[in-house]
Amino acid sequence: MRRGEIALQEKTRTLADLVLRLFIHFGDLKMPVVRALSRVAKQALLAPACTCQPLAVAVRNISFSPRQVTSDASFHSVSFSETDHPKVLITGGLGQLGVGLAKLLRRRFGNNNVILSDIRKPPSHVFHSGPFIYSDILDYKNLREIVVNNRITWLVHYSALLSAVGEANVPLARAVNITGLHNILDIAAEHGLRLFVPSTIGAFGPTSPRNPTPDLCVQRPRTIYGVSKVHAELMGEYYHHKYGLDFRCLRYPGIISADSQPGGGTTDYAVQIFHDAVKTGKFECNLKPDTRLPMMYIDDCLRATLEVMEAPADTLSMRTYNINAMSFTPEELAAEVQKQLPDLQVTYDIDLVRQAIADSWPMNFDDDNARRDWGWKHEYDLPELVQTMLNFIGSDSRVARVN
Ligand SMILES: NC(=O)C1=CN([C@@H]2O[C@H](COP(=O)(O)OP(=O)(O)OC[C@H]3O[C@@H](n4cnc5c(N)ncnc54)[C@H](O)[C@@H]3O)[C@@H](O)[C@H]2O)C=CC1
Ligand SMILES: CC(=O)[C@H](N)C(=O)O
Repeated sequence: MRRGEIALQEKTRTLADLVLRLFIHFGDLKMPVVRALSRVAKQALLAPACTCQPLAVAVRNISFSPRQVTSDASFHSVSFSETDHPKVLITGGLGQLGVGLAKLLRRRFGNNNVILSDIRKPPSHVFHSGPFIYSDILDYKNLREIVVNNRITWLVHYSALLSAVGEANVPLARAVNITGLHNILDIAAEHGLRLFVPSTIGAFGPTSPRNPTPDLCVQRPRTIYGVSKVHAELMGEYYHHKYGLDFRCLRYPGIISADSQPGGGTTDYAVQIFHDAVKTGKFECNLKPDTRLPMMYIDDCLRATLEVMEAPADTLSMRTYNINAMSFTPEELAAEVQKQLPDLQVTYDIDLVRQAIADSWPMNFDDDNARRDWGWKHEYDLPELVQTMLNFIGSDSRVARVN
């Protein structure tokens, strides 16, 4: 299929889907706006690929309020008081963070109240530990079906392409991180969900203040990942103000975890060093030794996510917060690891793409607002992080050797 035809097909699907949504919510085609839309959709379906311009104009001109639609739709009105606990859906749940978050939320809300989803096949321990469902965030109808059938009240949107893989595949990153987010926002607004979307230190760029980086400042990132995350922050806040969407967003630092692998970011080296140190005693770093970036241990990150989701709305003076724990360079991390494993040898082979990204990101994060508004407090600094990672990976590899 040619590019123009694919674009037309996508636009047609978007419009047809919008018509369907209005159709469902208003019951029939008596309303003039729905009738007009249905006519445009029919024309678009019949028109050749090169005449897609009027369709794009029609979609942009629609005045559409997901919030109003929701309040009119009685069959969607899942009230929080019907159950003691939220019913949570996590998208992109098989990445570095989702499985850990599901574990934390299931401990708090009950196993069956937290559904993990992804487009990948879950490993058997994940599949057997609680509800798992296939969900492609680019498939709006599938998402809506999952939310409705499972009476979802909280949505944690983790699907994304991270900074390095995003630069390697910009069209896919744009689709997943931007088009996918639009689906999520519409679903969340229409069904009155509380929505968490993580942002990142990568939402800042070379013209932002880097040491420290406050919540509100210039944001001109130079990666598709960063651009998509600024877009997510702004769209979420816009939906909050315009439609009352309960949007909550934390800008995570680079996250370090022992039992899950990072998905192709710039901060991945800070996870890999522990595995290589334990397994081979050698580590080749792809960032320069003095590259300083904000980092956080996964337990702090997941706890922050739960805490901001549970925070009473009136404590949130903002909807997007920086959160911080520690900040270090590869040589400082290596030195801390060498206190436990003195024989570790570290060499440097710089990845130019990752280095350029890291050089444009914050060195230190200012998270005073999160600490003041909802009591954010990290527990892991560099020494505790290193000790915990080595204990975990060390014991894991000892178990592997015994078996
Ligand atoms: N891990 C980190 O250091 C940081 C992560 N974040 C954010 O936290 C979130 C989760 O991060 P990770 O778990 O590290 O990401 P990850 O890259 O490890 O996992 C992302 C998941 O999204 C899934 N996915 C891709 N396309 C999809 C689609 N069309 N539909 C549904 N799922 C799809 C992938 O299969 C993957 O399992 C992301 O939004 C990321 O931007 C933010 C800052 C730091
Ligand atoms: C900091 C992030 O958002 C992520 N780990 C990446 O490096 O892309």
